[in-house]
Amino acid sequence: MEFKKEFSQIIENHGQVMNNLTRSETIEAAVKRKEALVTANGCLATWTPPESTGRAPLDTLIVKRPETESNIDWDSPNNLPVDPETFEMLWADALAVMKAKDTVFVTDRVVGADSSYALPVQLLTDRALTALFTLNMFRPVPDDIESSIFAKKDFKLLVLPYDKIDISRYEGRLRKLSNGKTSDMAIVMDFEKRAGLVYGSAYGGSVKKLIFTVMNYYLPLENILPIHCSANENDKMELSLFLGLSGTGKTTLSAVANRALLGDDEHGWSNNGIANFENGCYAKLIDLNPEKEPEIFRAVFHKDDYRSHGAIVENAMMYPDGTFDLFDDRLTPNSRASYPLTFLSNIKASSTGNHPKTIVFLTADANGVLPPVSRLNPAQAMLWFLMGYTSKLAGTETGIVDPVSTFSRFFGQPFMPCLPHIYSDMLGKKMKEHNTVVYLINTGWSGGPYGVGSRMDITLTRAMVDAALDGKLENVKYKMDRIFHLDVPVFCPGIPSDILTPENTWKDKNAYKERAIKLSLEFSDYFDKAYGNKNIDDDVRRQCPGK
Ligand SMILES: Nc1ncnc2c1ncn2[C@@H]1O[C@H](COP(=O)(O)OP(=O)(O)O)[C@@H](O)[C@H]1O
Ligand SMILES: C=C(OP(=O)(O)O)C(=O)O
Ligand SMILES: [Mn+2]
Repeated sequence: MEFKKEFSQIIENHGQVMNNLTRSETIEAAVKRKEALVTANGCLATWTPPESTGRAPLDTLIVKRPETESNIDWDSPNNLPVDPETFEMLWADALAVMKAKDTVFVTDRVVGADSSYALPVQLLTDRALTALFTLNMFRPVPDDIESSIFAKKDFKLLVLPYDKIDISRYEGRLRKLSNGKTSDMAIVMDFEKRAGLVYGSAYGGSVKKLIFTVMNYYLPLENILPIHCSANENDKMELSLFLGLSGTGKTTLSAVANRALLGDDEHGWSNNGIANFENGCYAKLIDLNPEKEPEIFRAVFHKDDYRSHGAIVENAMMYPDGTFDLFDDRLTPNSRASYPLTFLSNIKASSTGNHPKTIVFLTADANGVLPPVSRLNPAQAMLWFLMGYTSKLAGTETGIVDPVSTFSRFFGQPFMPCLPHIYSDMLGKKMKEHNTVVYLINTGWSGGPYGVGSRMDITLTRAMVDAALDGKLENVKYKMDRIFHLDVPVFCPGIPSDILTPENTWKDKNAYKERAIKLSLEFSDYFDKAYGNKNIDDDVRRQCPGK
């Protein structure tokens, strides 16, 4: 099947193609077609069905083909294969559905702020709101796109957020649900054919994470390291990366007035330095407090004419007068807003910058036992990068209700399809080459686990981040956390010293010790399971808690 040809034929032959409308035309189309409501401040509100309020990892599939399969780690539970024939059927079905729509929307954007590796992405969808999402999240095609290694290798993206797969034809081909039925949703990537399909998921994150995963497959083959991180820089152009799995604080902690933001989720590290992939941010709205997160609040809720606003609010509670209650989680704890970077007060317009001076690994430990800040030497950094520990919080993936401890390598395993050594070798080499300093910051629980203690206050976390980035933790005294093999500062400006040591914050010291040892053994078991036979250097292995 000629995937691209059939896709292009619809664009050429459909009677009603909205081809690259302007941003305000796209906003007006979304409102006119009742895909979204205009809110009191002018942004757009939409609500998706319950199966579409987060990502759907079990329905996210990679087409297994001889040309690409040897680069992919099929041992990873996140890399779920689908056969080429099934994908052909899905693509053909989706195109047939698209053909029958009264109107279709096309956007031509790129992903990647460094033109030398910007990936052109052409979207075809039946939804104006999906088109708007790509205007917010993907970048305009730059004038020098011809210089990109991907200039002639564009990616086609077909998105039908609200249609469902005709499951009668896919029994045995797609996932069986617990009720015995076949899943009617699929998010599929074909790296070889350079085609992606979102069929039946209306979560904006499905679109952006699909494209992120595609970049994470192509870039290492070009010797560029893709990273699941946010990035910002100070006025000396000293750049910091914030790596972390969903909910750990990439978006929150990087959007600050005193550092210019390059991007909030996905960056490439090439010989040129760091470049954001995207054009916008996708921020969580639950409990968003305008005092603690003023930048994000203003970006979404500033007042403007709706035709020039275009921030998209997904699944937040809105009252009939068009105002929101962001503390109401009845719909989902994963309410989101998508907005262009330019809505923030301090951004780096080019979205590109130097090699990172500092890297912060973020974890949200719901056990409440990891120190809130610690410094990692190169072997420790490699170990924590491989382990990618955090607690998955409710919402971002369907099915997560209470926090679950999880190890997700490179703080983004679901989006890193290649064999793991490809990413870890590159990071180790680049960190050494550029003398990058690494800190681990726990944005999770203190004073006890989830349910007993409380989440670290954002203001305190911000003070720890500032201290780390400003070099104020370089010359203080450290002590060793023997359970987790971490160097913990005994002093940090702006922070009461007793919270730097988790044990001090727990009333029941035995309970602390028990929980900490239990988690360290989970680290050790997971290391053996995932990396036992993977020839990891002994000095990295020794840094694993529980070893
Ligand atoms: N100490 C803290 N540091 C960072 N975020 C926190 C903290 N306490 C609570 N939060 C909340 O946790 C969430 C972090 O999510 P976000 O920044 O979107 O993470 P990511 O971008 O890594 O998925 C936000 O909703 C934020 O308000
Ligand atoms: C959009 C997502 O990213 P993050 O939570 O890292 O912002 C997601 O994981 O669905
Ligand atoms: Mn984020």
